[in-house]
Amino acid sequence: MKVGEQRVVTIEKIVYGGEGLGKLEENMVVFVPFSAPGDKLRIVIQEIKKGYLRATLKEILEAGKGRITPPCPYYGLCGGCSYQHLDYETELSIKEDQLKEIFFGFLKEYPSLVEKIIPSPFPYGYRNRVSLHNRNGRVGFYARGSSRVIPIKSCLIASEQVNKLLAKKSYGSKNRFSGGIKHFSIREPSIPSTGFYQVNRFLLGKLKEVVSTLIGTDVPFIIEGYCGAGFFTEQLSKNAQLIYAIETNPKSLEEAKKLGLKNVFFIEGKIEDKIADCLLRLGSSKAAYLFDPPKEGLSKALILWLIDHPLSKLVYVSCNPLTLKRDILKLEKSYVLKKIVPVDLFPRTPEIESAAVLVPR
Ligand SMILES: C[S@@+](CC[C@H](N)C(=O)[O-])C[C@H]1O[C@@H](n2cnc3c(N)ncnc32)[C@H](O)[C@@H]1O
Repeated sequence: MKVGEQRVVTIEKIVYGGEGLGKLEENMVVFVPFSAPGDKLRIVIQEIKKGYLRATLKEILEAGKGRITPPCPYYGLCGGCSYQHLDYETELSIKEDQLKEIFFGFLKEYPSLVEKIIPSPFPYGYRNRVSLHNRNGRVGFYARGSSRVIPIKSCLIASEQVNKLLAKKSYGSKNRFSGGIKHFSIREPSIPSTGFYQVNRFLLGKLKEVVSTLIGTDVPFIIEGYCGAGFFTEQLSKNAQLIYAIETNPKSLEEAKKLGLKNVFFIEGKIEDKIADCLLRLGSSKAAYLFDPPKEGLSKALILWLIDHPLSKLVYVSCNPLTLKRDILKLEKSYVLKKIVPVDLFPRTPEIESAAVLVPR
């Protein structure tokens, strides 16, 4: 087999990350971007790795399930979206299947562990912020698989408001960005101007509702790590007696404090450094942990601490099912995984958001 060689392959499934998986006659696995389940494709081998190949799509011989014409002119060039060539129903079932595959080992005991994915009411126009890059006055998104910048006029997954601002920023003030690479974000005025904020404007309420239902009404105390600008805290404070909410970003905490929540202590610092003191001050195990870490997941130190100090519930919100699984496998020493609720916060992209519920063993 050589790079540049053409082959015909049938795509068995779409794996986490968005690429199709097929097998060649010699039982060699090949990954093909922009494919659909069941596609019969002519492909061109691009990379030969140990145990698998990467290829590009040359010709669709038989179209698989859910194929449509991608609406965005930048699709395939821009690194953001991976599923615009599929209808939304197919994307949702692919994402649900990917989660089931990642958590396969748990399904024997709990076949219904992964709940039905909660869809976005609209798969386009949902992003309330976008991150842009500038390289010598070329302003846009990173190209697929590289840090080359693709200048863009508008983004189909961004809201109308963001696109209006984008048009002004990227093409109206080119000189502001001349020089080396710079990164900046364009945000709707309704969300904080810095720090993390959930991106899907259609699912903000639903996501809060999901997490607050998972926490339940029977735990009076909550220790919330990675609270950001208090997105979940505000909702949870309606039922809880007392919440300790911990966050490293002072700007996000400034926003959180503006919410004026009387039963919440917002604490600046790393969860790893603050959690022991919070638990001591609570003095009760009738409490829940809520964590919503960045995609890297929980630190080893925090996991070790949680294993030794279980509370009546642990809800873990994650935008990366691989680190979620990695952390749950370690937490299993003291906890049992009960449920995973996927929420499609990032339609058309390969990202999957989900919330997992664990209880003490
Ligand atoms: C995925 S965001 C979640 C924010 C918030 N829960 C929300 O829904 O808007 C993760 C947050 O964790 C914060 N963070 C990162 N590492 C942290 C740590 N070790 N301890 C506390 N907060 C941390 C980041 O600043 C960021 O605001």
